[in-house]
Amino acid sequence: MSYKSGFIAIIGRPNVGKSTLMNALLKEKIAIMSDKPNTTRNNIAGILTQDDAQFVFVDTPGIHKPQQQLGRVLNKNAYMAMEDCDCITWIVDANQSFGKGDAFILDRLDSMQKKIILILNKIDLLSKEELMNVLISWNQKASFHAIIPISAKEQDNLQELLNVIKDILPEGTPLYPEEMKSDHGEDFQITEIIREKILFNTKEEIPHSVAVLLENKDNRDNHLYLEAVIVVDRNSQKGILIGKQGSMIKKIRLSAQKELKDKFKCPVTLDLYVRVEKNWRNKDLKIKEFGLDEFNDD
Ligand SMILES: Nc1nc2c(ncn2[C@@H]2O[C@H](COP(=O)(O)OP(=O)(O)OP(=O)(O)O)[C@@H](O)[C@H]2O)c(=O)[nH]1
Repeated sequence: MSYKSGFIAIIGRPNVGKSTLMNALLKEKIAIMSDKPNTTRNNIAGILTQDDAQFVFVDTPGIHKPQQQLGRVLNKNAYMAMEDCDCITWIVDANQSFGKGDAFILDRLDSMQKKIILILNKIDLLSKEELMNVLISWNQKASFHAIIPISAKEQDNLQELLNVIKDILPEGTPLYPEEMKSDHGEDFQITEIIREKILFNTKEEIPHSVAVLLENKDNRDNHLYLEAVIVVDRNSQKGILIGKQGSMIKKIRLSAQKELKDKFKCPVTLDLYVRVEKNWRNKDLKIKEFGLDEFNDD
């Protein structure tokens, strides 16, 4: 049997479950998840190696109509990932009807000569009959290479999805070492865990305006000491993040610290600071400094 390997872009509107799917496929937490749109900012490659194939998944920031410079960079990252890959998986929420956002993506996909697999996610929330109607309706929208209904959360039908992807991938050797699961380093994973705890604990006004920078990392006698700065763009957000008598920042710090301790299997001391950088989302230099511009080449 020949070996297959290649890049698979996971695209879709915000909040459809792209990160949940990737984490389920890789059986490990690679991308952070939350119920707030646009959690994913970087193109995270998750790597799944099997006996006869290697799948390199590129998770893309949710595609949406850009409103600010950061939004435009996020969209661009998603398009670059689509152009460079061997196969595109477009994931939609099977519970939502076809909308303007989908038409926007479909239009973009039409111009690319790529095989597209449509993934209907969250089918755990649908009856068999409802699912059948959704399948029929999507089938009429475009000629997809395949339409695969799944539940990323319940890990339902994921093997079938992998089989269909494998069929499309070109023959070749592994692209990354077998034991590698992500091309992102430890520092990135640390800041993502902290960002996840911020998103989880705060309300609507925080998510889009937060960046986390790791300022210090020191391992002494198998004890990890970490210092990170949370950057927001308004004083009011700093207040929310710190909370009454520091209660919010403490909550974020302790939950991140616990997860980091489990991840690195050693004691961890995490210090967090909050800094205000007015309007950073509209400044190219800042977006670069915070590592959100990977594929922004203009
Ligand atoms: N019921 C159900 N919920 C799901 C499923 N997959 C994802 N979710 C939920 O949908 C929400 C969004 O999931 P994410 O994986 O963060 O979505 P995303 O597409 O990566 O979001 P962005 O990073 O904003 O682009 C979370 O609350 C998930 O738990 C599923 O199969 N069934």
